Amino acid sequence: MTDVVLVVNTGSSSIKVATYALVDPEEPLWKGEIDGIGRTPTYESRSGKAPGPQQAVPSEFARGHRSLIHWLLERLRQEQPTLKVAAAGHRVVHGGRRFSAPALVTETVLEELHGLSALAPSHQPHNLAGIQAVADTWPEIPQVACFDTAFHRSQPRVAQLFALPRWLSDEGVLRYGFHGLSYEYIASVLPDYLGTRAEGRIVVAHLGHGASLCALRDRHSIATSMGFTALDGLVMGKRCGALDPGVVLHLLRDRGMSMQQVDALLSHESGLLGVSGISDDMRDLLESDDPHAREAIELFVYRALSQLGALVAQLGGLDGLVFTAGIGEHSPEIRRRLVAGLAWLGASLDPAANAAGASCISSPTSALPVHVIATDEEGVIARHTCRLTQAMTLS
Ligand SMILES: Nc1ncnc2c1ncn2[C@@H]1O[C@H](COP(=O)(O)OP(=O)(O)O)[C@@H](O)[C@H]1O
Ligand SMILES: CC(=O)OP(=O)(O)O
Ligand SMILES: [Mg+2]
Repeated sequence: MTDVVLVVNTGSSSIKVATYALVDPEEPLWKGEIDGIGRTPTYESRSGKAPGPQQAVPSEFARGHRSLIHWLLERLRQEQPTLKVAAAGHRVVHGGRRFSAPALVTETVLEELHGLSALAPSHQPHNLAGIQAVADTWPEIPQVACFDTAFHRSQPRVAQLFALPRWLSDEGVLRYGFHGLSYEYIASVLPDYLGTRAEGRIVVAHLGHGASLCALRDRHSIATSMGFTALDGLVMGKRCGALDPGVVLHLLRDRGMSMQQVDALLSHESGLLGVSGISDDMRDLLESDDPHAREAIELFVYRALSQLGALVAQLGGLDGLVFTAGIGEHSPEIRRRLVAGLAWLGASLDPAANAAGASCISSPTSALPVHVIATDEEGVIARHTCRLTQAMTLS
């Protein structure tokens, strides 16, 4: 039996589960992933480097994140019967003001995290369901919560403030930012791609089903596009991104919509899905000739460029751009359009490198290096979990 750390990363459209050796959590021993949640979920696993075949998830488990997590844990037990799960680490989207670093899960911690569920309703309940599912299956093992918000907690205060009355900021109505585990990973490997330039002014574009931008200086987050919740910022699969709050008031006051209806509209019926009327998945829109699909993509790119410009202004220039996550890693067309919009910064693309998904996709004459880096939230969680659980056994 090999002692392993189990990692659970629940996103809005995917659940990724992975195992790592407890002593040297560098490469995963096994990975299982469900993609396309909310549409037709498919499952793929890999042991070592070779991916296994894709398969549909049995329909009785495809109802939602909770049953899918249970199904994934069962797949792990069947596919890797000789592994002994000794600890588990979880992505938890919202850590509020209190959690600026990973934390061992205790009853009190869990209670606090449940209290933040209203601020991340499309994620936090699923993240906590993962913790519960692991506790039900392996009741004795320590569990660690790793937060999407933690990486941004060191931002300057002005970047975290809304222009709201002070008492609200004092109570924690702040811009928290998300996708921090992904940004933490990218920041950790940046020198491998950019050398000493990595310490300069970098924007990372995490473009997945949920999407955000992060401005890094000295590999620390100084500003990001998401705010109090993961609704803010870029156009996303189903989320509206930045919105005049007057629209919310209009829907409630003049349209007579209920709170729940407005919540559903902004979180599940907007974004690429709402504008296209076709799909929340960028792949479907890129394949479509429908003018509404084209407009949704145009808006995605337009908003991303506007917000990128704002981050470049805060950084006072740009020394490098990184694309990551589902769209960022896999869509040459979206990368092409975004880099074309940065010609004013001297950015130009190497079309062949971009089409091939090379790690450096800028042309040799580009003033701005542009890279594609596959993110590794699971690896970050595994290493935090090993460190914290080992510290616990030593103390
Ligand atoms: N080849 C591709 N071209 C365009 N978009 C893609 C491609 N592959 C994946 N995507 C997009 O990536 C999204 C999923 O991103 P991912 O980061 O894996 O998910 P999550 O945000 O749930 O963690 C999908 O919704 C899809 O729009
Ligand atoms: C915070 C967030 O938007 O996460 P995801 O991209 O997994 O939906
Ligand atoms: Mg994700």
